[in-house]
Amino acid sequence: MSIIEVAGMTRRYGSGKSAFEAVSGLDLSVQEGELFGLLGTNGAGKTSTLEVIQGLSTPSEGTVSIMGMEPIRDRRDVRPNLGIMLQKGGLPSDLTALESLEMWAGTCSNPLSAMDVLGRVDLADRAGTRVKFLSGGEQRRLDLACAIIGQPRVLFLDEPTTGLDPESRRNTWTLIEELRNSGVTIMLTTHYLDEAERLCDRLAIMHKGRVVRSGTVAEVVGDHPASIHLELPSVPLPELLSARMSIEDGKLVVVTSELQDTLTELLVWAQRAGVRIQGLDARAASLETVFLSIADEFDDRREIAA
Ligand SMILES: Nc1ncnc2c1ncn2[C@@H]1O[C@H](COP(=O)(O)OP(=O)(O)OP(=O)(O)O)[C@@H](O)[C@H]1O
Repeated sequence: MSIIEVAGMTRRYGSGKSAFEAVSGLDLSVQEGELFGLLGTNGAGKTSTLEVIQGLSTPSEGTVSIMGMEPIRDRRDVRPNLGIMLQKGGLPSDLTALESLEMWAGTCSNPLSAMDVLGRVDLADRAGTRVKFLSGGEQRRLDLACAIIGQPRVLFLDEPTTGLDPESRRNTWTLIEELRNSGVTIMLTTHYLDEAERLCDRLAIMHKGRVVRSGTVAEVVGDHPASIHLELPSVPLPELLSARMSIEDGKLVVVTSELQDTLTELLVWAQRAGVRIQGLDARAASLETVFLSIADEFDDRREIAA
């Protein structure tokens, strides 16, 4: 069952000749209990999309439904079910971590114990520290604590692990997975592709306001060719079946949709020709290679005049 449904959603900023379309005709659906990732280049429109779904801004065109309701019209019924972690938290800097969280809990209808939640984000020992003295990563974890203390049915996490050290990132991933396993629907934006690969049930990659790839990680990566890099051999390479060759930065790059076959052909040729291949690096596609190829593929821009 879809818990979030976005159809033909456009988000424009400004008006007239200076109008800027940050999101263009977006269609998206998130299933209940799913962890859905929204990825994309800087300025792709991820935060703008989340803001419309959360009811923080109005779509210029199209419709958005969350839990079967309209985020702005039905705000009173929608809001208590949402947990929102924005890119930048706005907690009063003079309160302690515990006071901030308790204050936040006071706005929720069914909050968990603030001390328990501080424990879940590994901040129990910082409970008495003023927010302004918390490190950047600790403040990020306090923002996460605020987002989850109300036991939300739908949780929005906008770059939740930015600025966290590797151990804190992993602990946060475990917490996010626990929340998902307990049935919370999670929408996450991130620039860390390893984070998306580890966490997301499904994801959409946005570029310049549009979704350009979507599906499970395996589906998104599956359509993408693999690549083999090697030093230019002393003898010219023969044509390889189902492969394209080019020279990049003085290295030979073979792009293929049949990695195993092409690699076998290459190695058999090298052995027969008595060629020693240097610097061989064969890689199946990853989310990173897909991501990096997107800017090359979709380089149009939309300046609009209303
Ligand atoms: N209030 C605003 N007025 C004008 N333009 C805006 C406004 N908010 C966002 N934009 C523009 O809309 C585009 C999309 O911004 P958005 O913050 O949604 O991108 P994003 O994908 O979240 O980016 P990032 O990964 O950098 O956080 C950007 O080009 C941004 O400059």
